[in-house]
Amino acid sequence: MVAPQSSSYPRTDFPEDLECHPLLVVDFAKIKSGDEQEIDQLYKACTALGFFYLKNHGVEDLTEPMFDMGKATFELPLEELMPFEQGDSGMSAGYKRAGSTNVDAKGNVDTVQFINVAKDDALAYPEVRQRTYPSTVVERMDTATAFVRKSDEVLQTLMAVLEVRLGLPKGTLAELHKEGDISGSESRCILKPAEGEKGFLKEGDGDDGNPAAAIGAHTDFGRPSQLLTSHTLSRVRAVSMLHGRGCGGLQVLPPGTSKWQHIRPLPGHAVCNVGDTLSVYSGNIFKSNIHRVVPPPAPQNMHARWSLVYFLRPGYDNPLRPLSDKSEIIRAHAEKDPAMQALPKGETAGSWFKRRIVNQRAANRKGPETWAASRGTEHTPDKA
Ligand SMILES: O=C(O)CCC(=O)C(=O)O
Ligand SMILES: [Fe+2]
Repeated sequence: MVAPQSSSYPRTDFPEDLECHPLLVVDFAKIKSGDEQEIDQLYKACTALGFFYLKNHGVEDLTEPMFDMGKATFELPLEELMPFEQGDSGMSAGYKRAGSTNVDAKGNVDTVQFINVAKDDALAYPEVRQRTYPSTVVERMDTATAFVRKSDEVLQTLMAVLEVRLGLPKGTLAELHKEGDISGSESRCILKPAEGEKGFLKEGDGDDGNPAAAIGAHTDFGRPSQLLTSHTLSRVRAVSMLHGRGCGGLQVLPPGTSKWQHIRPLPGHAVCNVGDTLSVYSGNIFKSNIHRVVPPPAPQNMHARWSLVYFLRPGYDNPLRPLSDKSEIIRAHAEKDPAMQALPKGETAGSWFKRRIVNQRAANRKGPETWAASRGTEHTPDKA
């Protein structure tokens, strides 16, 4: 008989002996004080896997109130939540019910719920800039506002030191992510309920004999044959920050390998990663690595999995292309980079983002090609 497990968070039962992919640790306090060695470490992480742990970020006290908001929201009856669902036309803000997006070409669906609050709405409240939210969010909008503001500040600070290394004029990245410009920036509280709990969905059968993912692999900018061997670009974000509440299940596919590896949850450390827009702006000097979410390893799989993310994304109207006209370093890199050369012309951060979301929605699926379109691979030169 398995001993009863405590269901308290943060969880401390991630298996110690499980092989995990190591990440560099970046100390935000040192970055803020201009420590060059720490900035080197950050730069190195962004050019290698594009994932790193961030400590001393100052968001620590703002995460549990966000999980409370998520809990209250996910406890609402589905009929109260559905008016606030993302819908199938490309909006990310709002409630995402489990099973509404595809996780693979086969058509398996995700098993997690989201409550996404747009930066635009959180910072302008009570003005509605993108959409309205369930009562559980409205009653706690000050919580969301504080979380969004602080997280945005942290990620903007990271970008401000990184842009110097890229040879960009001061403030270039801030201008692309400025408050007031409508964007896909948002907070996201994620719940994968435990078996038997409200809203639980079981993962389907994956292509490879293993269960399908809970959140599908984000794999852009690589032909399927390339995916296992090269860096590919993932979700449309500049950079994001994840608080795992001690729950495992996040995996990365390290470049040049074909084995998914867990990221170990570390107390007090957020997991940050570069997304595809920052990767594109940098001319692919910064990498945006494929990742996915699977049920956490035992014994954590007996409990609900919680996570909380802040995504910093560029204003919708900004073109999505390397900032070659602003930096010689970026120009030289982008010129030689096949993924940058293959970028579709004329895309904006907004058009790119919406297309990805639309094609990920299960209701919009026509076949495996819809999944491919949601990955961002459809422009690649030799794709049929
Ligand atoms: O829940 C997690 O660990 C990661 C979530 C994620 O990758 C996403 O929402 O884009
Ligand atoms: Fe992600």
